Amino acid sequence: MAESTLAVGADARETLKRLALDGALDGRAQVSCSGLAAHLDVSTQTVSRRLRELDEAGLVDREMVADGQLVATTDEGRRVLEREYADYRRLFEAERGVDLHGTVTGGMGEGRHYISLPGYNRQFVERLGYEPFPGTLNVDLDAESTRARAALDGLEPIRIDGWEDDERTYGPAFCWPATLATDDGRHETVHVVAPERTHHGQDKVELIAPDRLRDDLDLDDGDAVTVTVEGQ
Ligand SMILES: Cc1cc2nc3c(=O)[nH]c(=O)nc-3n(C[C@H](O)[C@H](O)[C@H](O)COP(=O)(O)O)c2cc1C
Ligand SMILES: Nc1ccn([C@@H]2O[C@H](COP(=O)(O)OP(=O)(O)O)[C@@H](O)[C@H]2O)c(=O)n1
Ligand SMILES: [Mg+2]
Repeated sequence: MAESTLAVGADARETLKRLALDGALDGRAQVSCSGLAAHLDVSTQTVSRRLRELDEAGLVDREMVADGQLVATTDEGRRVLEREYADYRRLFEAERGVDLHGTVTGGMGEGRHYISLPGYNRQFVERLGYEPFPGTLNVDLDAESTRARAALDGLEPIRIDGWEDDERTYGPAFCWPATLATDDGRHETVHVVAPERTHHGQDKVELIAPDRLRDDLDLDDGDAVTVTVEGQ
């Protein structure tokens, strides 16, 4: 079914959203074609056709009952709405800034190597205004923040260019100024660093700072932190 939803049209999305507002995301929403038609400002025939098409595309499950139909959003239908939601987040949260919640975690010990390379280090000094402590503090984001980090794409980054030496090429990275807060304190001069080539998924962010953040904020693995990236 996945292919059929790649090209979900505006009408289908609008109908899916209306059904979700009527309760179809949480279970079966009882809908009547005439009620839905009034909300969507289309004819009842159009509503019947849209519901049939959503059903055929695998975006909803339906059961006919005496006075209407019971409609439930499928997992695939939910994903269509979630993609829409991610777009709106990107549009509006970027203005307000992004709060990312997670816990401190260890990584593969590679951050130290990359941050220390002269080809990156020179650019950090020029573009961030400090020489970073050699390493990246890794933060394991919770599920909500893993989704929310998409809003970073809407904020203008500080670009660190890719470069090469005799042996290999090194990829570019994006940085965003941020603050790091715990229950007990905060550190203002921090940057989120997102290397284009990375072993980490969307559920991790890496932070750089002039200082060793574990010492400054007395951090251990598992400690809860909030990374705030200011809006523009
Ligand atoms: C500024 C910067 C540039 C990076 N460039 C590369 C790269 O060119 N190729 C690559 O495989 N990994 C690159 N990495 C990513 C590391 O391999 C790795 O994904 C990550 O930084 C590991 O962090 P950890 O050891 O803290 O878990 C880069 C990392 C940073 C911080
Ligand atoms: N500004 C920074 C950067 C790294 N670190 C820590 O310094 C160590 C070295 O960083 P790293 O990126 O090489 O190591 P891992 O994140 O892979 O564990 C790790 O323990 C990081 O959490 C820090 O406390 N403050
Ligand atoms: Mg690291």
